Amino acid sequence: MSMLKDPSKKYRPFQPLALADRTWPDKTISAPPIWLSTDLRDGNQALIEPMDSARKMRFFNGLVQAGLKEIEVGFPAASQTEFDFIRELIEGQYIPDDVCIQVLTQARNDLIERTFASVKGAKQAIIHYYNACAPSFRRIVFQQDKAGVKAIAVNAAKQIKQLAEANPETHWRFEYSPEVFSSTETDFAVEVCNAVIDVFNPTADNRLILNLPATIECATPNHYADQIEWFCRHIKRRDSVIISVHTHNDRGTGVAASELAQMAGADRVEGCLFGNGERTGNVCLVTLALNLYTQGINPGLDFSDIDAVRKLVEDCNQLPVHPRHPYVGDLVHTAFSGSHQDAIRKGFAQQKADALWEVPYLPIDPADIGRSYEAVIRVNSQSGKGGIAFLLEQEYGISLPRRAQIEFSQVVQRETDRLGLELTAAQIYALLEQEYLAADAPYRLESHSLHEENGVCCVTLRVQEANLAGKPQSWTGEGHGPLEALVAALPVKAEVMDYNEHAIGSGTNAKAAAYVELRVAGGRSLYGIGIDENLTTASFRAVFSALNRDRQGSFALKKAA
Ligand SMILES: CC(=O)SCCNC(=O)CCNC(=O)[C@H](O)C(C)(C)COP(=O)(O)OP(=O)(O)OC[C@H]1O[C@@H](n2cnc3c(N)ncnc32)[C@H](O)[C@@H]1OP(=O)(O)O
Ligand SMILES: CC(C)C(=O)C(=O)O
Repeated sequence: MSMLKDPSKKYRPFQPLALADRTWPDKTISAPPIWLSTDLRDGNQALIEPMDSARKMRFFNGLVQAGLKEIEVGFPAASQTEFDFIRELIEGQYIPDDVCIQVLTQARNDLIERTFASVKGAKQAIIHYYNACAPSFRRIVFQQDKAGVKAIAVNAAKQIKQLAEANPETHWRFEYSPEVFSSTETDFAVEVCNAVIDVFNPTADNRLILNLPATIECATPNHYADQIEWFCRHIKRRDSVIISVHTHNDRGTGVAASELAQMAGADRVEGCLFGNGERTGNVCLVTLALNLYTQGINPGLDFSDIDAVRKLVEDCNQLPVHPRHPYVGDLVHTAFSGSHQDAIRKGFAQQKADALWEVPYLPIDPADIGRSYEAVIRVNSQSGKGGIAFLLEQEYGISLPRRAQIEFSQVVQRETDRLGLELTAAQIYALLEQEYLAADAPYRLESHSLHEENGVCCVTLRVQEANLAGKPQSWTGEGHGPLEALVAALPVKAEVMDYNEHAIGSGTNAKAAAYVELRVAGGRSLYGIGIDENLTTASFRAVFSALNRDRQGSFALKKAA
């Protein structure tokens, strides 16, 4: 097939590093990395409208509140807005003592000078500089050979070191990024970084940060992990450098790449909240942190009110977070499908407060990130009885017996199919009311009296028949208990197949809910539900509810017929 006929042929496959003795696949992540947020820089440079100072300040404060200790606050040489914001942070003393700001610059003399001017007077700051090292960038952007590109990095390091020495009031830290690291020959990246190390002469107490970006994600994350492990093995003075990773999400595996890179030796991770950033975004720091959390590792970042964090980020970025974004999306703690709802409902019922988390389908307890249980289960045409029962239990304290759940779910299913929409808990309760609690025709129970003598119960009922308006009937019956007497009083032959009751609420406001499964001769079993302050009244209402549904030829009955 010619290249024209098969456009995929115009792409070159990634050439993996040979690393047969890789060790990272057997490692697990057992501690959080050093986190750096680049929301105010890589995130900001990718916005349609970059943030103004006020938005940047709100974002900065939110990052501090979430526990970030290293924050890249901008690219000060890029614009006056960027520069002024950094000045405002420093002059307004808005930076907590335990937070270190970071600023980015290209490896260019004028930009480096402007960058230093922006952070003058800061207690501590990381000067982060970069130049691309990959073959195509050497050829296309710089038109330089390897030596020329290495010289860009080394010369900038020398200038940065000098400017730092000239401004000793700040505790300086330095970061170098061989941009497009993942597409660069790894031995060349090591060569350039070793040359940069020689200039800065870092120590174990003031380590140089070597940030190895997957500027454009170009391969599966295992190859990136190989590159990181190889780099860690070959870089000089490993104890005096911090290996940082900065992954983008072009292939959709930014999170995996950062995680495998940590297994391969990375100490630090750069990224953005909810994965904002150039093109498909930077790696999502929230996902990485909560992935650790669900492995029993405290990430050192606080997302206990994740919706508040999301709101802040959406306001500042003016970009929505996807409803299926891990941990935070509107729909990620929601189960629509019946079997999921059933398992979640059982899981919640069995989950003990002090036990390990084990609710099926929910990798995290929604309460840990400020989400409520009510949002977990929602009902549409994909739902089953479990979800419906869960909502009625949670919102209205109604625990339908199992067979009643099956019966009522058909009523709900008919409605969701008819509407093609989700039903809220209130709408489900309204259906329950309509189908069971308000089933008072043709027979409406007006009142009853009970009399017991020698173990025999006598009941007298005042019943309004729909077709005999204005003339209540009196029905009487006898039995061993009130229910048996009531059934004996009915104008049809019927049998109670199942009976359940429970309290709704507690104390003086408590009510009783009764569920009666009744089989009227010649028909099939149907449930009736009654709710009242008085338990006997509730159970009588339940019998009438079932009787009336039978007489009306209820939906469930019609469907079965
Ligand atoms: C992967 C990343 O996200 S890195 C961060 C990228 N962020 C940004 O670019 C946003 C901020 N940048 C800007 O606002 C501007 O690009 C500025 C202010 C930095 C520079 O603007 P300008 O001076 O107009 O240059 P321009 O943006 O066109 O950059 C191109 C020049 O920089 C050179 N260059 C690019 N990267 C680097 C680098 N890391 N080190 C040295 N030179 C570089 C190019 O070779 C080119 O040089 P040439 O003009 O001699 O051909
Ligand atoms: C400056 C570097 C770290 C960068 O943003 C990238 O390579 O994506």
